[in-house]
Amino acid sequence: MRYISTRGQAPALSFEEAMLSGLARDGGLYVPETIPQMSADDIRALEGLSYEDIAFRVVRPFVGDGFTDEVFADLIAKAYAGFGHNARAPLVQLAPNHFLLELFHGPTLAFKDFAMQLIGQLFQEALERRGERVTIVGATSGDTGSAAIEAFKGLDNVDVFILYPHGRVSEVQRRQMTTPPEANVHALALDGHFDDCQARLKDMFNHFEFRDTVRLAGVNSINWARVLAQVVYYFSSAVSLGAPDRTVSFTVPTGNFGDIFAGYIAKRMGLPIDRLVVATNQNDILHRCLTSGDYQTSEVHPSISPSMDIQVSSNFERALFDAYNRDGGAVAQLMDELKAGGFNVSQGALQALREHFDSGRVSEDETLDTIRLAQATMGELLCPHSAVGVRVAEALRDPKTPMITLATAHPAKFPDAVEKATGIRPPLPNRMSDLYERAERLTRVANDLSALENLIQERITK
Ligand SMILES: Cc1ncc(COP(=O)(O)O)c(C=O)c1O
Ligand SMILES: N[C@@H](CCOP(=O)(O)O)C(=O)O
Repeated sequence: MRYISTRGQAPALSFEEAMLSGLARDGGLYVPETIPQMSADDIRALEGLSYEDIAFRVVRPFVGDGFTDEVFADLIAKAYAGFGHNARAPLVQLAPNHFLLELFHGPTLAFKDFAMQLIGQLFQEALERRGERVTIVGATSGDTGSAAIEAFKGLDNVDVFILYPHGRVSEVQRRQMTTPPEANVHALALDGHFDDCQARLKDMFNHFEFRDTVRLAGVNSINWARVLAQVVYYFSSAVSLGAPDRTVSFTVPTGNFGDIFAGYIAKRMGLPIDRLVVATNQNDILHRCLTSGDYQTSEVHPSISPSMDIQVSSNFERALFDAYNRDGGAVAQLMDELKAGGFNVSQGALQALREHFDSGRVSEDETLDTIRLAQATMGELLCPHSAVGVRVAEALRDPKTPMITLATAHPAKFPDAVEKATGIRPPLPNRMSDLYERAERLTRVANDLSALENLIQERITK
C-alpha cells in the first residue's frame, strides 16, 4: 500500500513513512493510492466482533507489512484498554431511527482518543524499531492537543509541543494540556485563533531545514493515520444497525473535516452509507462551500462549540482531491488561491462532493436549545459540538434511513454551555476529578514562526 500527496509532487510513501512524516513535502496531504475494499460478506462478518477486532479488520489492509499481524493486534488491544466503556463506541437511541454514537469514553473525553491512542502505540513501536526520535508539533482548538499529550506524555523518543489559541479553549481542555507534569510535554498558548496555530504548524513542515533538524512529526489529522483510525467506528456502528443489509447515514459535527472524511473512506471501502452530513457552528465555511461552491475564509467567531471554530478546514483538501479526479495540480492551484482568501469549486467537483455530502449550520441559540431539549426529552446531556450535530441531523434526516450522529465530546468538557442550557453542571469522571487542583504549566507565545521554531529547538529534551 502506497500513499500519494494531494498536490501530486511529493514522493509516494509507505504507511509507516507517511505516518511518521505527517505533511507531504509538497505541502499536500497523504491519501492511499487505492482504497481497499470490503465486500458485503466481509462487512457482515464484523457483526458481534469486539471493537478491537473490527479495528484490526478495517485498518489492517491500509498498513502494509511494516507491522506483523500479531504486533498490530497487540497495539490495537493496548490502544483501547483504557477506555471507560466496554463497547468503546456505544450507540444510544435518541428518536425513531436517530442514534447517537458516543465517542467520548476515551481518556481525554473526546473522539480524538480513538485515533490518538492507536497512533501513540504505532509511533512508539515504529520509533523503537528504527532507533529514531521525533518532535511532534500539534495545533489544537482544544481536543487534539489533550489527546496527543495523553498518548505521548513521558515517552523517551518523543517531545510533544501543542499550540492552542490563548483564551479560546474551555477550561477543562486547557487544564488537560497544561497539567501533565512530564518533561516531554510543552503546552504553548498562542496569541491568535486555531487557524493561526494550524498555519504555523504547516509553515514548520514547509521549512525543510527546521523540519529535518528537529525531525518534525505531526499528529493532527493532516496525518493519514489519524483519519484511518477514525474509519473504524463508522463500521462498528453501521454494522450494529444492520449493515451491510441496511443503509445508514451519518451526521458529523465538523471543523477540520477529518472525522467526516473518515466516514467518506468507510463509504469508499464498501460500507453502505447514504448521506454524510456536515454540521457546522457559526463558523460555517464548509456549509457555505457545499451550498454555493464558494470557499471564502472570513473572520473566526468564537462560539460555545470552540473545537469547531475553524475556517481553514485542512482535510477538505483530501475531499477536493477526489472531487477533482485526483488532479494534484488542480488542488495545488486551489490551495494557492486559498492563501489569498479563497477559491471557487468547479461545477463538476461540487457535484461530485454533493454525491456524498449534505450540510447544515447551527446558531449559538439553536445549539443551546438543542442541549436543553435533549436533556428535557431524553435525559441525554450533549456537549455543544454534539448538539450541533443532533440539530442538523434532525433537520435533514430521511426518517426511513437510520441516522447516526457522532457525539464527539463529553459534556463535562464544556460545563459552562451545558449548565447555561440545562441548569446542570456535568461532573468530570472520577479519574480526573482533581483536574482543577493540579498545577498548570504553559508558555505564552506570539504568532511568529521563527520565535516558535527557536523555542522548540531550545526546549527539545535531548
Ligand atoms: C469535540 C469536537 N467535535 C468536532 C470536531 C470537528 O472534527 P473535525 O475537525 O474532524 O471535523 C472537533 C475537532 O476536531 C472536536 O474537538
Ligand atoms: N478540533 C480540533 C482541531 C484540530 O483538528 P485535527 O483533527 O486536525 O487534529 C481540536 O480539537 O484540536
